[in-house]
Amino acid sequence: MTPVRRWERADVAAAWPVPGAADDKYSRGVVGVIAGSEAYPGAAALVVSGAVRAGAGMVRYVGPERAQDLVLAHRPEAVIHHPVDVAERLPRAQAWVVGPGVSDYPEQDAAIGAVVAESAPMVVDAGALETVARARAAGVRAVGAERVLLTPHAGELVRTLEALRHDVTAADVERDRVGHARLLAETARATVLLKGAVTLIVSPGGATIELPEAPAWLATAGAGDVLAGIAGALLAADLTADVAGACAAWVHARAAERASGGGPVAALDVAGAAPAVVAALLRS
Ligand SMILES: NC(=O)C1=CN([C@@H]2O[C@H](COP(=O)(O)OP(=O)(O)OC[C@H]3O[C@@H](n4cnc5c(N)ncnc54)[C@H](O)[C@@H]3O)[C@@H](O)[C@H]2O)[C@@H](O)CC1
Ligand SMILES: Nc1ncnc2c1ncn2[C@@H]1O[C@H](COP(=O)(O)OP(=O)(O)O)[C@@H](O)[C@H]1O
Repeated sequence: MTPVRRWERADVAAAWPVPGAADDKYSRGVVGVIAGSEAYPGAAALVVSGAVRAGAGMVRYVGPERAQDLVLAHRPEAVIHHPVDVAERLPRAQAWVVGPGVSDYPEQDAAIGAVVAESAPMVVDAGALETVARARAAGVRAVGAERVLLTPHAGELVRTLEALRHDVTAADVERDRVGHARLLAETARATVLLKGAVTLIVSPGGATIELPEAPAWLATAGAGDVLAGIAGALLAADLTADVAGACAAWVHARAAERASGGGPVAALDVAGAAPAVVAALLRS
């Protein structure tokens, strides 16, 4: 059993990237987002909002037109790219977020394939988990485990492990969350962030990081998409996948607390509360 490290406010404050006078939008970190679909356009706006609100220097968005329009309506800062162009020639980004809300769009899948084939750091969620985990398990690993963050919820962890030919059930995962997150990390050679009331981060051969319990109001549709965007901004600012994931989950939970004020919270409001949480963190 590897030791479990609890991730606290001081850990986040020490690692959170702060721009200096010599920085520009590129040096602060460009995040590419391949997310959203005709069926789930909202996921695109939520990921992009998470990345922008967490302080990305620039966010590039890649997806279908319906989702492009929604992204621009919420975040006019985003720079839009067509999936076909991205599959042919990947625009420069220090990190990518791939998978939230993707569905039935081969050109977008090809763009995700182009990211996987490059040595690009990435956050992988939802619809891209199985493909990316399978590719990495088969040896397609241009980038190391310390720069790849897989972010499944418990249901997605079961599905992804099944895709890697591990026979597991939801009950197995519930019984041993750390063990199954580690099984995925070792098989896919990637850092794994397992979402839940208590979020865990496991890197192959490394320690397990445990976050303080998040407010249960955070269990709301789209909250995971916002988390992926925040983690992408941190990965693009050059944090390692475990630290990026841990800091993202900490700020995400505190932003939920702030936006909720003890009551219900909407995912987009979690993204909206992130800047004030970071400002308070850096003051403390
Ligand atoms: N506004 C939007 O456009 C939204 C889009 N979303 C996207 O919708 C797609 C489907 O995602 P879903 O997660 O809803 O559905 P999935 O089909 O990925 O997962 C549903 C299955 O997993 C199980 N499951 C779900 N969450 C679980 C948890 N936390 N613990 C244990 N088991 C769990 C359920 O029992 C069910 O069997 C994804 O691509 C996702 O990114 C969601 O993020 C919601 C918001
Ligand atoms: N009971 C809970 N208490 C606190 N936080 C939770 C709870 N359940 C889920 N969460 C958090 O809510 C978010 C849900 O993400 P996810 O399951 O990916 O939803 P979606 O796909 O709709 O975005 C994650 O950050 C997870 O850690």
